[in-house]
Amino acid sequence: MTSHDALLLVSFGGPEGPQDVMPFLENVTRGRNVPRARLERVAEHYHRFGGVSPINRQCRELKAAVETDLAAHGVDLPVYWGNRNWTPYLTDTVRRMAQDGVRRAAAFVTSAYSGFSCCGQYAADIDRARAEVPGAPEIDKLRVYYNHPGFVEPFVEAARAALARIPADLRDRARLAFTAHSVPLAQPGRERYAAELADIAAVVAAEAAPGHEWALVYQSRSGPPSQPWLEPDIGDHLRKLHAEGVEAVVVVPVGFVSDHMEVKYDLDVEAAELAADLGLTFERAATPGTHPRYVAMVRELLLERSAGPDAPRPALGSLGARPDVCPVDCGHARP
Ligand SMILES: CC1=C(CCC(=O)O)c2cc3nc(cc4[nH]c(cc5[nH]c(cc1n2)c(C)c5CCC(=O)O)c(CCC(=O)O)c4C)C(CCC(=O)O)=C3C
Ligand SMILES: [Fe+2]
Repeated sequence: MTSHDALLLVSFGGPEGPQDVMPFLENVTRGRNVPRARLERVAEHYHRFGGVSPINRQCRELKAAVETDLAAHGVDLPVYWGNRNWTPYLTDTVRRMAQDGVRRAAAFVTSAYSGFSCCGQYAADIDRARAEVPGAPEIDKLRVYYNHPGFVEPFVEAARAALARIPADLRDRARLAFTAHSVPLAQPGRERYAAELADIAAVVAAEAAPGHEWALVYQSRSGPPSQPWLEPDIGDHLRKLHAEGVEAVVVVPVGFVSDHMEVKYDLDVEAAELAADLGLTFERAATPGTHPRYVAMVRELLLERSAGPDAPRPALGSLGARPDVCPVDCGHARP
């Protein structure tokens, strides 16, 4: 039924207790020139939540939901999970897959866009893990899915729901702010990343909030101040909206697949507090998480890959479906 004998979820990883926080942050930023002061500040975000990132629970829930969905559709495949920055580490998972006799796995990465941080770096992680494990299975990374209906439709629903939570007297004039993780301007693939974000934000805005003004902004910037990153920042954007007399904003974190720390702290705490200080009514739309449409997309991408190059490749927006193996503008080139 499929040309693969396992599905591998590949994610970022996150600390599971206070003692994990600093080693995790060191893993994330090794060789990246992120100032120590920034790490200490981010460590505080995690400590505020008991040193536990929400991301691992979200991965376990996604894995369970995908297993249930596959079984319900008669797709009999084991599902594995490995991370870049924390246990279960990808290399350990690939070793276990080899021991279990897996020969050719499909990899679903919990990051939807093109560009180095979202795609190329995960592809490199997979290559490195395979290189470290004798007898490692072949691993096909499933295509970039930011414009797949299974990713976009949950955002449309969530943006609509968030807009409906804005008090009726402010709702018609509410603005939408789509957010994504900023990346350095020097990062390979960042133009494509920004173009994909803008393309799909337009689709969600038109479907969920026709007639409302919207903007694409960035969040969670790190790196030294001297280094240029994608802008504008959500904080500056909220101040600008307030200065223009806007009274309500719906934030749609279209750059993220689940409510992990960037959403729970940088939006739900930091941006929400700023909005409150400004007197700006603020609602944040949910991310796909384990939305059934998103979970079904994982299966659809797997079966699409098995069906070969002539299978239909659903894609919304104007940029078309991404190829299975990304071209160089994604920040990684593979044979
Ligand atoms: C584009 C992008 C995504 C979206 C795609 C995807 O989802 O993968 C993303 C996701 C995430 N980023 C995360 C956490 C962190 N990112 C950091 C640092 C960085 N992110 C970057 C980019 C991105 N990051 C970049 C260019 C850096 C600078 C260092 C470097 O060049 O690599 C740092 C270091 C401290 C700081 O400076 O913030 C942390 C702790 C978590 C886990 C959250 C949790 O624990 O719940 C997740 C899902
Ligand atoms: Fe990040």
